Amino acid sequence: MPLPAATTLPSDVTQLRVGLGDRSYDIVIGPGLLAQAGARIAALRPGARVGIVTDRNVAERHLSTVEESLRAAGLVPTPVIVEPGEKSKSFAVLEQVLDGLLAARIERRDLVLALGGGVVGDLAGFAAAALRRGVDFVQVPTSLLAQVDSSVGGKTGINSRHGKNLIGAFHQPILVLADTGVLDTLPLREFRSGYAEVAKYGLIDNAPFFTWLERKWQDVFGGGPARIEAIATSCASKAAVVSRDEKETGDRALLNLGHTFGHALEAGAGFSQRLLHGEAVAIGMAQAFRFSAAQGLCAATDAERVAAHLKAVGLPTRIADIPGELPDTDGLMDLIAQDKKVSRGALTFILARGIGQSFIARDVDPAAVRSFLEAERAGGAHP
Ligand SMILES: NC(=O)c1ccc[n+]([C@@H]2O[C@H](COP(=O)([O-])OP(=O)(O)OC[C@H]3O[C@@H](n4cnc5c(N)ncnc54)[C@H](O)[C@@H]3O)[C@@H](O)[C@H]2O)c1
Ligand SMILES: O=C(O)C(=O)C[C@@H](O)[C@H](O)[C@H](O)COP(=O)(O)O
Ligand SMILES: [Zn+2]
Repeated sequence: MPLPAATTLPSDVTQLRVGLGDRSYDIVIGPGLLAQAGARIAALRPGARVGIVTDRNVAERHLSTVEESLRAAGLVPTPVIVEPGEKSKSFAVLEQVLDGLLAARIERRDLVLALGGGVVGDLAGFAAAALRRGVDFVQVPTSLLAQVDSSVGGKTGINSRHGKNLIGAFHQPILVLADTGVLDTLPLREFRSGYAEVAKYGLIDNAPFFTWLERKWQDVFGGGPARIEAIATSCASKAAVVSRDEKETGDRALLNLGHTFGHALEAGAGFSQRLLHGEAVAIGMAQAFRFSAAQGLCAATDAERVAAHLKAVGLPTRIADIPGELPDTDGLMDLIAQDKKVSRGALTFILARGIGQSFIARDVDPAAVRSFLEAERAGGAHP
């Protein structure tokens, strides 16, 4: 796919643009950006009040840098702090966030700033979409996952007991500031989880990137230029897809590789710490490739290569890798039936003809999915 040209600015900062007409915005990637947040945001909304939505972990480590930077630039910050974890993508916490933003008198010309991982980004973005029928928001992603995926593209929302991300809105940010320095405080398990979404871009349509990751993943985990390159390549891929299909009427669904199985497993595990989003996506991607191989669409060796790389970095690749109880196969099929790509009951999966050759498969036979899941749970006759 044609990727947006990346501009490398002085001091290791890379800038990309998400082209969406009058809702276009920049993604700025590099170290030290939290301290520049005030100046960069004041250039867009001088004097604004800024409701900073963040979680407790991120607040402890990074909130004061952002607040100081905003104040120094003449902005007026008010923090709204939620508990960390997927359970915060709920109606109860959404209400708490909206209350906090209203109490801070965030008006239509003010801003919401999401400071955190994908949970905070999805929650704060949805709150911004709903507050006074829509206020602008800035994404300041602090997890690898949020820097390579969730901060870009405007999907916002919360979970339901019926499934993952079932309530939400498309609401694009006006700016994304990805400070790569903050990843130094991210726990390894969370870094790995975000890495699954990095590998996803290679598996979708960029085989050379996947091969590069197979060689360089330790450098990506170690920090430095390889990490920034992986983040910039991921953001360029996502920006290109979002620019041509903002609301997922076509190609954008490719970004859902691994998510049909993955979301069902996440919901099945109760949106708990037992299974992080990226871990679910890693299992889901390995399954999408194994299912593709079982259907004769892709070589079994490609499915093996995908699983081998995910395992090498320490990610799970099988249902058996999830600790604790899960729903039975019918329960998982019920969760899959709630996937947002389902149309009039017909299942859509992202399948693959090979590494970097993913495609949207509509009207996938539920019986084939069911027997695949049964085999997977039994240990699997698949590669
Ligand atoms: N909107 C989208 O397009 C999109 C894309 C991918 C994923 N998502 C969503 O993103 C969520 C997962 O995001 P996530 O993996 O970032 O999870 P998360 O937001 O729960 O963050 C992971 C954990 O790391 C902590 N953390 C974050 N940054 C830190 C830092 N710099 N230092 C120390 N701790 C830090 C958080 O407090 C949390 O405990 C899921 O809900 C998923 O559905 C959305
Ligand atoms: O941005 C997208 O489009 C994606 O599908 C990215 C995914 O990584 C992300 O998890 C997204 O939230 C899933 O979308 P959903 O529509 O299936 O909820
Ligand atoms: Zn995802």
